[in-house]
Amino acid sequence: MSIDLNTSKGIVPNHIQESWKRCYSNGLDPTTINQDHILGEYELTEYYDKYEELLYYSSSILKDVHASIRGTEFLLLIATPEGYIIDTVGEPSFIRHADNVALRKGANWLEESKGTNAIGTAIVEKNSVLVHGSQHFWENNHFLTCAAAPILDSKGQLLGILNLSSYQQNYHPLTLGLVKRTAHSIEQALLLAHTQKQTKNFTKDLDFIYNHHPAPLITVNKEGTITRLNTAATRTIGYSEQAAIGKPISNILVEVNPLVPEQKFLLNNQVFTPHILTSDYRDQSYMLLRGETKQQNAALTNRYHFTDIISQDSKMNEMIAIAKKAAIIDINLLISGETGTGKELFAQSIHGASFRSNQPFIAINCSAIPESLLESELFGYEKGAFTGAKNQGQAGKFEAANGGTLFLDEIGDMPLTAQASLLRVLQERCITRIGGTTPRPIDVRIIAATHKDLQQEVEAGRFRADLYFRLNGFTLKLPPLRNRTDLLLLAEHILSQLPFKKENIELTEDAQTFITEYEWAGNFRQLQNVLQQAAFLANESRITKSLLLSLCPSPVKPIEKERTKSQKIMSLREHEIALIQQVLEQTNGNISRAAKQLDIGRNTLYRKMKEYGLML
Ligand SMILES: Nc1ncnc2c1ncn2[C@@H]1O[C@H](COP(=O)(O)OP(=O)(O)OP(=O)(O)O)[C@@H](O)[C@H]1O
Repeated sequence: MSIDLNTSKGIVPNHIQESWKRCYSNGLDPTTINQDHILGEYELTEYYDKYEELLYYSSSILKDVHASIRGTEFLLLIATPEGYIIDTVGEPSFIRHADNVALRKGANWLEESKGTNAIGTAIVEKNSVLVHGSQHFWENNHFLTCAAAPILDSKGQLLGILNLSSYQQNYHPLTLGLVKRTAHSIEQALLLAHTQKQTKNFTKDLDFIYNHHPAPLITVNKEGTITRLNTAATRTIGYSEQAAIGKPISNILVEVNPLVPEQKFLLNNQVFTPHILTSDYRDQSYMLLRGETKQQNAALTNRYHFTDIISQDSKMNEMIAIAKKAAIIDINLLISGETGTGKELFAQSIHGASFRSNQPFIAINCSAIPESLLESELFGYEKGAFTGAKNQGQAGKFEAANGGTLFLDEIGDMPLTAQASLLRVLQERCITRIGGTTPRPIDVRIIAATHKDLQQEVEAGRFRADLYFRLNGFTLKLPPLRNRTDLLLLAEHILSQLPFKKENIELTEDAQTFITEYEWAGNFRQLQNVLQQAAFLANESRITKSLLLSLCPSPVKPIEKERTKSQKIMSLREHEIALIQQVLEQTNGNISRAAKQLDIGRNTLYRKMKEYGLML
């Protein structure tokens, strides 16, 4: 039998006639059945992952519909926009029959595979369709009556198809309406979940901004009671969150009358002005305490800014981007990297971009100070605290850095006793000088740096885990010079900034190759020293490889090349393991981002991680 395309329009709906035409033009024949393409278990799992949300929110709705039409012979199913059936629910007697024509999970029902049918035609039309009996292109499917409706996502894009199939003699005029309503319910459930997720994320973002906003923020209700305050406010007013919440604002800021705008008051030697930002529908007022800034001694402030960091290396650029974001949030930071990779350069740049930029930047190298003196250096001492102490006592680095940033270099070398004192200061936000009893409030941002692997130090018991977590608000890992891809840019930069005058200095081609292949153990400083000396010694302003070789302590290690030669060929499995490890590292163990980058589902990634023993 063939299909009569000229059937009167009144009997065969337009979209069915159009579909038949498409089938013929695709070279399909109503009597010759194509081999069905059924997805295997593994491929099907990929689709489950991809449409996880659709499956999750549609399954309970499908079960409800199933319960209400139980006893009738039907099959309800969900198909993907690619035409694959990924979920079914229905009556077992009909399911067995439907199975004969591959109306089951994993089968593809695009028009190209199965001719005119409700799923495939609804995908083309992006509209609900009824395909009844002989309207199906293939004779084998004539026993069916099917109604399908698209399920759209929150942006109006096709997310899936809901289809209800039964024996054609069970046709009921209300079926299409039921399918449309059910598809609509699924869309509503998805939309609701989406909105809830967005609201949750938005609230989380607001919470984060409120808590980490560098300016002191206090929320007060209409009775004048503090309902919330951020970290900067706790530091400014010298009350913990617990102590302040529930208290009348007038108890804490005694001189402040919330009704008098812009009234100045003095706290910890600094002048503040309360500034009502807004009041919301619950009559909560959001108050900002604006501090008046004092002009600082230029020598105490930082010398470097982000514009001083030279980089065209992707890892380094990633670190710069993170550092810029971290700069505007007032949390502690940990910078790790070998010596000379730019840890202090970063710390100063972060300080310079933070709201503390016109306050002091104080650096202290924890490994350069004898253990017995470190605590007095950090916290200061009162007169007569120890033999040799100055008569009038002395402020420590914390006091010197008050309001600004304290850079604790080589924190990994800090002795355990000093670590305990530091932790106490970070928790209590006040210091007591050695030999003294008066606690002094301190408002300092800590940027710590280390060339050691602090996590390993924690495991080895040489570094306190609680201090590690306190310091580790954000971590920046700076790459060593030998791993950087922009060595020639750095070399050019160094040659353009020579401390003496040298015209048209240039690197020969073999000198350039040398620079990119040499293992620069001393990082930027070593490259700088070698190039400055070479520029000074160079004949006719040409820096050659042999000149560089004579200035470098050890011979070139053409690491990459030798490694490539001796590299054993990796198996596909080893490649996969290495790739997953690399992506997990890049995404800091974020499964969703890693899966997206690898272009696989999250469940698949979990499965592989489990299989390869890569669980985090
Ligand atoms: N990407 C870069 N761009 C410009 N200058 C750099 C860069 N990286 C490092 N430097 C320079 O290298 C020198 C060493 O940097 P810095 O002192 O910040 O390193 P560090 O990691 O703190 O070293 P250490 O551990 O020895 O204290 C500084 O003069 C700094 O300006």
